[in-house]
Amino acid sequence: MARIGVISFSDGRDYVHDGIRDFIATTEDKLVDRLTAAGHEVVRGKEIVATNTGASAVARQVAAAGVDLTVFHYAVWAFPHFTMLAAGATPGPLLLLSNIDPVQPGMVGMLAGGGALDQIGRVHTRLWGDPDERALIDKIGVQATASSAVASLRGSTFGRIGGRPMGMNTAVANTDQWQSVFGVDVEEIDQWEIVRRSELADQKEVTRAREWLETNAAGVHYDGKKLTPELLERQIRSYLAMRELIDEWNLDFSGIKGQPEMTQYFATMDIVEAFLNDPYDWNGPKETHVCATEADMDGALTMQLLKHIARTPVLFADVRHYHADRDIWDLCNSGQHATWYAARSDDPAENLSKVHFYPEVFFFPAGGASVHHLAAPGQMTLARLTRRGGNYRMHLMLGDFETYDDETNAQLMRQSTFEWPHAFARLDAKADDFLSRFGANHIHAVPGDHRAEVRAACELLGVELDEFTRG
Ligand SMILES: C[C@H](O)[C@@H](O)[C@@H](O)C(=O)CO
Repeated sequence: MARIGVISFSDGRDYVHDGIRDFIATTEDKLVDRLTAAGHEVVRGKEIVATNTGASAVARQVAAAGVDLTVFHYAVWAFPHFTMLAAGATPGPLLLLSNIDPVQPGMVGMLAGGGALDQIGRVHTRLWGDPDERALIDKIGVQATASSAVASLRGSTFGRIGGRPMGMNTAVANTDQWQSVFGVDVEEIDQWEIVRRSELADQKEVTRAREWLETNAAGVHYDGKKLTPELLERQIRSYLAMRELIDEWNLDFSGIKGQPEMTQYFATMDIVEAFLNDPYDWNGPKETHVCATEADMDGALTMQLLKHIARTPVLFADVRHYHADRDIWDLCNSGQHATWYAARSDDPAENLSKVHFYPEVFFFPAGGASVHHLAAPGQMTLARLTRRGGNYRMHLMLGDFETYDDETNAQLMRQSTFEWPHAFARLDAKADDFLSRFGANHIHAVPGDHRAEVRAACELLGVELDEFTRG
């Protein structure tokens, strides 16, 4: 849940303010109470704003508490220049909220304040209603979550391990644009660092990790060639190397090039990417670390935003195949999905009991394990940042992951690459529309309907929305 500032505005005539102070305080009490009950932390202005100096001082006090979103609250007619002064002292996102009680002209106060902000180009959102309506409190929560997700990007660092894979332009972004639009810095690290550090990994932990995978997975299918205990250990060592790089370089999220150098001459990075994206490893629960296959920068950025909105692991997948007869898509990555998606359980054993580690397929001569499973069913939000003519746009849609009987699942998975992970997605998008417009080979997903938060985040970022729907 988010940290929300609340500042109430009043009339600048002292004799009017004296008469309405209690009314404002009562409505503010109710708003704060309902936001707190919804799980948010609320930072209240130290006084109701009724003077110019008060406007700046109260806004500075609320901003200093590090709020995700500041609600300007209009229960009465309020002098609009107080709004302007307070906005000037509020660096974060603003939401103007008016009550709908006809006893006092709060709506007029909000429109006058909002109009003044429009005149100076200060972006804000507006809401109106009674805090007793759950829908209103939820809408404020959506804005606060989006604000906090956008704020979490600013000042963060993406670790780009290796460069553009296999000529994939959609995996490479402009670092100046990342800094100016999203506030994200990029640390370039050579893949050699994974190789070098993997050799130094602690053998005790490597053995323990391999045994944990062997014990908990549905199967580790050693074949003596492409998947041996030594190759699996090399992948585990690579995971430990990445953890060191993340700690040493303070990386918030990352991507690994993988192909072709690692996949031809060392090992695939599938174990690494799966368990970085997972909320656990053999050492127990941990924070997820978004890591994109093929060092896909805009993919990783989409995932990092989704992570902060949904607070779950995020799926990374190729848009691999459209089963036209069933109207479903096989979202299948070239080796890994976070294992959490197999059952979406808090218990790793439950997820891993549905995961098979298979020898890598012919694309990847160096071998290692691919992480095979089928994503559990449920409603998903699917999204992807892409660029058109140099400008960012966010593709966004709802979908349902589906599963069928075992025989059908296997038959469908065998049509693409069985050994890789799959998600059968019924998208709320017409296939023709999707294939004509979607600007990348990778797509990302989180459970539930988070479109409202993604829309709000795009608004804050100034990123164009490109929504798909059949409707
Ligand atoms: C087969 C290739 O090597 C895969 O990596 C390719 O299908 C992709 O994943 C492209 O994103």
